[in-house]
Amino acid sequence: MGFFDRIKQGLKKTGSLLKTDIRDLFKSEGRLIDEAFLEEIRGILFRTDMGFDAVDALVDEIATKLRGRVVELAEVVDVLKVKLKELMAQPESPIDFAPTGPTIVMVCGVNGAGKTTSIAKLASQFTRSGKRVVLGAGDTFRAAAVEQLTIWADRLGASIVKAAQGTHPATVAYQTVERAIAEPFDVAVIDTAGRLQTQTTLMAELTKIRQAISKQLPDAPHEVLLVLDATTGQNGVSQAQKFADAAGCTGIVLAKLDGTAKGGVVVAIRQQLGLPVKYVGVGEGHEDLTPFVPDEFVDALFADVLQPTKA
Ligand SMILES: Nc1nc2c(ncn2[C@@H]2O[C@H](COP(=O)(O)OP(=O)(O)OP(=O)(O)O)[C@@H](O)[C@H]2O)c(=O)[nH]1
Repeated sequence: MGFFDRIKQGLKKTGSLLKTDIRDLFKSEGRLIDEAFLEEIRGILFRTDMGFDAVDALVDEIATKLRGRVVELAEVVDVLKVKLKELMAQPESPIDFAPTGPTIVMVCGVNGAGKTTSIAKLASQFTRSGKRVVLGAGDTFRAAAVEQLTIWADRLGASIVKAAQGTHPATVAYQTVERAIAEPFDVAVIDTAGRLQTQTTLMAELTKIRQAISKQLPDAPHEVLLVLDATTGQNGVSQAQKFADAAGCTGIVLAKLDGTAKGGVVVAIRQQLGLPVKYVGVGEGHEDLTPFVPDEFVDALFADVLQPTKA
């Protein structure tokens, strides 16, 4: 399955909500775009978890382009798609690789978001593209996380740097970068323990891990990826804000998109935080990670709206 089909599958519930509700606004051939219409479409868009800012921008665009006219469904969908693509625009390459030397990727997120699985998936992508990868088992809090990462490293042919339980995670990060430079490796992906955005001390620890990495390599980390669980919807936005402040996140890996109807949260994150969604997780296997392509996401979101429901 390509990105479009995977994302369409992942957005099945969100897409079907849009389809049913937007089609309901067009019972007859055309519809006058008046205040009542704008309020109705606002409500529908809002239910997809896109957030206020994106919904406002979309409704304003419909008002500017179509207010006072009688239009068909396809015209409204076109305006929505063009504006949404504009709101979601982001650089094409998901990872900002270092021009020389190893690229250091730090990964953070709340407990159970899908960090370890996402690291395995990233390592799998990197090794498949011929890169030499070292993993940093920086979750020194949970022994099982180190074991899980070791199994993945063995399976994927990546190396791993680990330390005794309780070692400061900044030490592991420092040693991983040291090893990446010495060998040399092309990419180092450094895990961190799960933490809640409200745990101030643990959030400050992320800053220390970052500093330990920069001490070895001043330009690093090149990427700080926040893994968000897509099923948490709008809660992800406030999480992302706190992690972005503490760890200087450069992008999002949205895990578990295959299991939710809250796919609109991707829009809210982009719109409210300016952070690009770099990858989406669409399953539990190590190949179930795909770079995020905003235009295809938007096309997939509205793919079924113009298709009449089969009797
Ligand atoms: N369906 C689906 N499941 C996923 C995806 N990503 C992760 N999971 C599952 O989510 C669960 C938690 O994933 P982990 O990778 O262990 O999460 P974590 O963030 O490392 O957890 P902690 O180390 O406890 O903080 C596991 O059962 C994964 O298989 C995904 O994209 N889709």
